[in-house]
Parts: sequence; C-alpha cells; structure tokens
Amino acid sequence: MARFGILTSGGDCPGLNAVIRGTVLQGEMVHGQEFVGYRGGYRGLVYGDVMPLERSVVRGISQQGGTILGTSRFGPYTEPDGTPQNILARMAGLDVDGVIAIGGDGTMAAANRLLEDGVPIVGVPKTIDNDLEATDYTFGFNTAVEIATEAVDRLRTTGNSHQRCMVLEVMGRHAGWIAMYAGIAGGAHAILIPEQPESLEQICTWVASVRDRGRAPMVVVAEGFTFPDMDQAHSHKGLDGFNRPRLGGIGEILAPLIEERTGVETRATVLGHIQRGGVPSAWDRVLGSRFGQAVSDLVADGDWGKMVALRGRDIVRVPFSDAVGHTKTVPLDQYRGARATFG
Ligand SMILES: Nc1ncnc2c1ncn2[C@@H]1O[C@H](COP(=O)(O)OP(=O)(O)OP(=O)(O)O)[C@@H](O)[C@H]1O
Ligand SMILES: O=P(O)(O)OC[C@H]1O[C@](O)(CO)[C@@H](O)[C@@H]1O
Ligand SMILES: [Mg+2]
Repeated sequence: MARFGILTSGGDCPGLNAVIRGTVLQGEMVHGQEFVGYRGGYRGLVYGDVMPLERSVVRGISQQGGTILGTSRFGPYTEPDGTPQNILARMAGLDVDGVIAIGGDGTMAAANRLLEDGVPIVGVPKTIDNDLEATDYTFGFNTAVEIATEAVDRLRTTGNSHQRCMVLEVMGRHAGWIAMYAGIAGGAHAILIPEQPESLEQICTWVASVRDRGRAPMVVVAEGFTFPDMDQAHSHKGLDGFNRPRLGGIGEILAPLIEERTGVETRATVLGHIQRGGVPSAWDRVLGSRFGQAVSDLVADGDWGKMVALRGRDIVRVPFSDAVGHTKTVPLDQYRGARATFG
C-alpha cells in the first residue's frame, strides 16, 4: 500500500488542519493510501520524527486553527543531517514513498530543491498573506481578513466616541492584500501597503480632511509599508528562524507622527498573530479540504514536483517552478482605484 508523509512548514495558518483531513480522507477512502505526519515541518522529515495519521486522528480537526503536526522554519539543508541521502534513507526506513509539503513560498523553494535532489515531493500552498502568484487565493487569507475587518469595525466605534485617529497595523510582508481587503471592508480612510510608499504629508492630508468633515480617521497599515525614504520595512525585533527581519511596529511609528502633524489624538493597534490564530472561516475550510483531496490525487498519480492551486473555480496542478519566486502583489491600478477615495 502506498504511504506518504505530510508536513506543515513556515508560519501557521487557519485551514492547515482541513488540508490534512482532506488528504487523509481522500487517500484512505478513494485511493487506499496510508499517511504519517512529520512533526515540526522539515525537522520531522530530516530526523524521521513522525506521528500516525489515519482517519481517527483527523476526526473533527477542520474547524481547529493551527496545525496538529506543528510547524517550523527549519530548513531541510541547514544541519549536518539535512542531506537528500539522509532524507531518502529515513523515508525508506519509515516506508514513506513520497512527501506532501504544505507551506508558503519558502517551503516550496525548499521542496523544489529536494525534488531536484531526487526526493519525491509535492506541495500545497498556504499563507494568510495571499501573496503566492501561482494560486488565485490561499486558505487562511479569508480568515485573516475577517479578523482584521472586525478589528477595524471595533476601532471605529471607539475612535468615533473620542474623535481620535485610529491606526491598525496588519500583517503583509511584501503584499498588502489583508490591509486592502480589511480596509475596504471596514471603510478605512487610508490604506497603506508595501507595494506603494506614501509620504507622511499625504497621509496627514487624508487624516486632516477626515477630521475637517467631523469624522474620526481610520488608517489601516500593512507591516511591510514604507515611507518613500525607507529602503526596507521597519523592524526592531531581530531575525526569524530563516534570518529575515521580524516585521511589525510601523503603526506605532506612524501614530505619533500623525498626531504631531495634524493635532488629532491618535492611537495605534498592532493586530499581530491574532490574525493567524483560531478557527478558520468556512471558506478557508472548504479551500483547505479541496486542496487536501486534490493533493491525494496528485500523489496517487506520482505527479511529483507539482503544487495544487486554485484558478478561478478549479483546483489545478502547477510545477514548483511556477510556484516559487513570484510574489503576487496588489496591482497598482487596484490600489489607485481605492486611493482615489481616501481622506
Ligand atoms: N531556497 C531555499 N532552499 C532551501 N530551503 C529553503 C529555501 N527557502 C526557504 N527554505 C526553508 O524553508 C523554510 C520555510 O520557508 P519560510 O520560512 O519562508 O516559510 P513559508 O513556507 O514561505 O511560509 P510563510 O513565509 O508564509 O510563513 C525556511 O525557514 C527555510 O528553512
Ligand atoms: O512571527 P512569524 O511567525 O515569524 O511570522 C510573521 C510573518 O508571517 C506572515 O504572516 C506570513 O505567514 C507574515 O505576514 C509575517 O511577517
Ligand atoms: Mg515565506
């Protein structure tokens, strides 16, 4: 009987458990496959650290946030044991015929390298940031937008009561999708995204015009936003497990600048990991389940080196090469359309 190992890698995301359940159900019920779960992302693959993954284990997990397998930013090549020879030997020892890697762009880049080194592997795209070009949407994004929109709604009522400017910082390292969607949904007066630097003067002009109409200004800013004179996003929290700057904090920088320039009392809120935690939305559960079923079909066909993706209404298969290195940013004409109504 064919046996596959599933891992979740990179930041977690609501909907990962729906993928795991969808894969196991489709695999067991349609293809007669067996599965094990690698613990802690690529670390589990390198050290052969697995947990059983059968129907009874995935019962009722679609509605749970996080990942029952655990995740990490551990790279499959970063330690002495991280060699393709070692990984293939561990797989053989566990009777694992192929690997299903659920993750973002980094996880897919690592999977692509493993594939070139002879490891049979396929991918499932995940990220709340929705910034993978090869798929129209990733699961987790919808949940994050719902949470961020609720935050905008709540900030607006307290902002209105005090006639304050409220600044909400949301995630989005290279792409401002969460800021755009939550900002539009919540009727924000300015949305600031990594794709389009804006000057402090321009932001304060928008804030002052809202104040002059007797309203309380609402600004949504993505963590990756920069002023025109910044060459990289603000970071003061060191590096992550893959040596990238941990972002976050631009909202706290912006708020006192707005207050100083406009005289409008301003408060900043950083939403942070609240956007990534908790129960996935129904939409994300459905997309995750569909991806899971499709990836079971993919390994049944031995179609290694592919990633499942959503195109329109359909789940398709795309080569890893299409999936890595292409960031799906907010199109500037879309941003400019929204920007025309700021202030
Ligand atoms: N080109 C690469 N070659 C080998 N390993 C890589 C490569 N890119 C990333 N990795 C490894 O894969 C891990 C997962 O990637 P990363 O941390 O970027 O998360 P991700 O899957 O992109 O998810 P997200 O960024 O959305 O949280 C990295 O921490 C790193 O160890
Ligand atoms: O704090 P962590 O877990 O390293 O992840 C933060 C990053 O993860 C993301 O949410 C992508 O998953 C980015 O928007 C953010 O910069
Ligand atoms: Mg990444």
